[in-house]
Amino acid sequence: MPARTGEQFLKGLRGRRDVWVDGEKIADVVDHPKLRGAAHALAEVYDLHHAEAATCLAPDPETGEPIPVSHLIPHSREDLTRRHAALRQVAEYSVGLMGRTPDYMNVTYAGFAGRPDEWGAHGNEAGVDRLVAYQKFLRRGDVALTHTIVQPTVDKATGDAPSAGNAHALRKVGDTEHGIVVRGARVLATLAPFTDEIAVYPGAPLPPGSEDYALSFCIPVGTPGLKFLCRDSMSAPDNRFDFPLSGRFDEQDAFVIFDDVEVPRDRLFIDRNLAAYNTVMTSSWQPNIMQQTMIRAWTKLDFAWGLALRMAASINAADPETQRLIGEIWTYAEFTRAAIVAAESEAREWPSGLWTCGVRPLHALRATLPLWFPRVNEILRLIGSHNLLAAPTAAQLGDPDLRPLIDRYLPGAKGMAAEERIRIFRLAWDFAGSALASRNEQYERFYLASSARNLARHLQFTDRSRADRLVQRFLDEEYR
Ligand SMILES: Cc1cc2nc3c(=O)[nH]c(=O)nc-3n(C[C@H](O)[C@H](O)[C@H](O)COP(=O)(O)OP(=O)(O)OC[C@H]3O[C@@H](n4cnc5c(N)ncnc54)[C@H](O)[C@@H]3O)c2cc1C
Repeated sequence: MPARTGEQFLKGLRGRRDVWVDGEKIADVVDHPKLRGAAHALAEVYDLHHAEAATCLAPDPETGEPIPVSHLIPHSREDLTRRHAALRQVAEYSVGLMGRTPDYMNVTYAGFAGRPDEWGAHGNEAGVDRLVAYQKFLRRGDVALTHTIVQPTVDKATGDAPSAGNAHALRKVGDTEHGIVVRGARVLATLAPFTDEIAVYPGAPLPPGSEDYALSFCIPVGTPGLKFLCRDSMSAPDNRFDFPLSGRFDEQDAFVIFDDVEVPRDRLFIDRNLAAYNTVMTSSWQPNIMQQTMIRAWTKLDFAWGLALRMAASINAADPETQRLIGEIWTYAEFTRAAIVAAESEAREWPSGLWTCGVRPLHALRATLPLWFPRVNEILRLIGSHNLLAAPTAAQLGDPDLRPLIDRYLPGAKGMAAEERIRIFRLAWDFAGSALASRNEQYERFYLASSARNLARHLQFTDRSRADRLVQRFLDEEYR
């Protein structure tokens, strides 16, 4: 099957699934008022692939059918360049607000299937064969995946990884004729209501004795026993004037409970294999997936910079402090762009023939962006000041009595019409101040682990030899 259309994607969402939002079990995720905005936005992402086929689609290596470029396993630097263009096209659709458009998981599984040497090590030959077959299924069906890799936090003193006896974390509890049974919970499946399948793969490494937790698999979201408890909806009514972003880009996040769920054997990629579990995420996953995440982040930062410029222009805020604040956002966007360029120019081949970006600049971004994004929101709110809240709604503008008064009292500087000024500030509030903006800030702080954690483990992803040599010279100098 070639790349799906938006209509085909929405049809796939109409099947059975146990999804709760705001205390309500949702029967139809496509048309429910709290979900329909994002469902239809994602359908537009699928249609975008066809509208921009030259950038977003490429022939499947085996069937020749056009499939999304994000499903392809990169085998050269040129493949990464082509993937960059496709990822950028998708990121621009939601100006980077949807972090987990399906390309995120397409890239992840292309990266996994591109490393059979790693997934098949430690006696996991059967697991890797199933994984490679699954990735073919994924790309040929253009299936949308959510994922959950983090164990629930109950007591931080016990560490990140569950050890034997942990009754909260997802684990294997039995074998069946056709597969295994799993029980427990995981956080936090973004996009869950809008996907066809859920992926479970390793997060933090596991200690000896925790084999039951060493699992990786993919199953349909409608599998009996799977329950998705979504966070409070931050989706606003679909009114492009009042809520240009939160009316359609609330991608949702769900706490996932596996209440004795059967996983068929052909969907099981790691089954109680601790060594495999602790290996597969340690090398090429990071630079592979971070090409997607950082192109998205760069897009969002460029958008924020553009918003800041428009806000300042609309009230003619030409003072040095405002210009300095806008320049600060620009530096974040430019550093992000430069790190992507550096990572792509340092691209490398792995033993299996998979190509990824270089990891070092991307890991530095991963550790720093969680600090930059909250600052960007702060800057937008500083520049916007009260103007962010003096921005009437479409209904107020449509009121024949109010409209002339709004036009008279709320124009922008240098002849800007009130309507244009209002649209700019409503857009900025939706980006930096709305309920969805608050969720998005939380996303940026944590979606690739906290800044604190990433800074602390920077030595895993770099080469300290030059830094050591520069210091050693002084320690070795003769003195008297
Ligand atoms: C909006 C959102 C969407 C998400 N989507 C997904 C998803 O789709 N799939 C998925 O699998 N996961 C998802 N996650 C979960 C995400 O992966 C985790 O939130 C992330 O790994 C951080 O988890 P943590 O609580 O362990 O953070 P920590 O790293 O523990 O950070 C929490 C705080 O603890 C402190 N801290 C820092 N380092 C340490 C340390 N070494 N030990 C203890 N405390 C420390 C810091 O002050 C930090 O702010 C999402 C999270 C959010 C917020």
